[in-house]
Amino acid sequence: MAVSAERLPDFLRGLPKAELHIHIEGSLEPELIFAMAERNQVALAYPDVASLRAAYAFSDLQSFLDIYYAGASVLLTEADFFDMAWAYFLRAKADNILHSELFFDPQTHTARGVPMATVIDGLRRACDRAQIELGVRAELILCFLRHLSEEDALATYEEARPHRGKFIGVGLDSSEVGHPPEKFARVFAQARKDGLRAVAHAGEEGPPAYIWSALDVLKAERIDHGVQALRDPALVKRLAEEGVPLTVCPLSNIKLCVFKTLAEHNLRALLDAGLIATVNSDDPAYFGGYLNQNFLETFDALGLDASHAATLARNSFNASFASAAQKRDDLDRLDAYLDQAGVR
Ligand SMILES: Nc1ncnc2[nH]cnc12
Ligand SMILES: [Zn+2]
Repeated sequence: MAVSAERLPDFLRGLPKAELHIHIEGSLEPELIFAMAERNQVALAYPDVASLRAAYAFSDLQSFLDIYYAGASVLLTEADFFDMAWAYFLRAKADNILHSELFFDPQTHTARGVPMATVIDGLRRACDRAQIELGVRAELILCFLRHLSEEDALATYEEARPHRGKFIGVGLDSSEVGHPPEKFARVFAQARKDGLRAVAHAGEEGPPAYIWSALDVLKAERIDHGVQALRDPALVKRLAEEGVPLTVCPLSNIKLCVFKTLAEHNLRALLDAGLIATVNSDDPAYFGGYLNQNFLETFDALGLDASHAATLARNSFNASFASAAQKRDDLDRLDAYLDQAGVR
């Protein structure tokens, strides 16, 4: 291996990569929350940035979601959605992300009276500008909130449908346990019929059975998180045989107490089991770091090396919804980087 332990952090920082699991509302930094609250005259439950940040101590997924939805309440105008996404793209560029697929939660906003067009157009404008000005390719994936009803999801999808040229797929997020994927069978079937791609959060806190139904009922092409899969050998066999990618989020899993420490995280075990794992940031403003921070801390804690990094980066491009030509470009850039570092 041509990359020494001392050089590994710089190698990871410069590695070309894709990010496939980032909730754009989870990139809203406390400073931006306060700036938007002031310009939109929205009252916050915390007096200042420091006290808000101090509240970011979570015991599980739900304890995070409560504060995350409160933070999103400052988003009202198209400019707010643009500014939020643009701030993320500047970070993405700094982390050498070539391709990014952003989750967004329209129901969090339309329930407060924000028009669907405001949400989607603000985000899409930032995606288009990121491509032109930063060279970061970006796509949107509309997520349904699984703690709400399927009727609500169906109505949301109907509202978003006229905009469907502006997003490439649908996903499923929010409170997992008690809200299995099959609850959303009809809305996913409709979206797939319309030519949209399908992904779903499954096996973050919830059981392997939710991963099975995300695949069988929703026809999810990637599983978001999926770290509970290792509890079910038959599921691991299927994921490996079918090459279903998992978008793993190590720092998120620690902050939400899925694993006690990063040293106990199962990323290495997922790779060793032959699964197509990728590394992602999930909600970086809340979980202590953007994509490179996830790579750096996880590699350090698990003793991973440059060959693991090459695999994870390659997985991220192969698992993306980029076109075949775009994937070839991305993989060529990765290969050039690896050649230069003497890793191939
Ligand atoms: N980690 C996560 N799991 C489920 N829903 C989410 N929404 C934002 N982050 C999430
Ligand atoms: Zn997520």
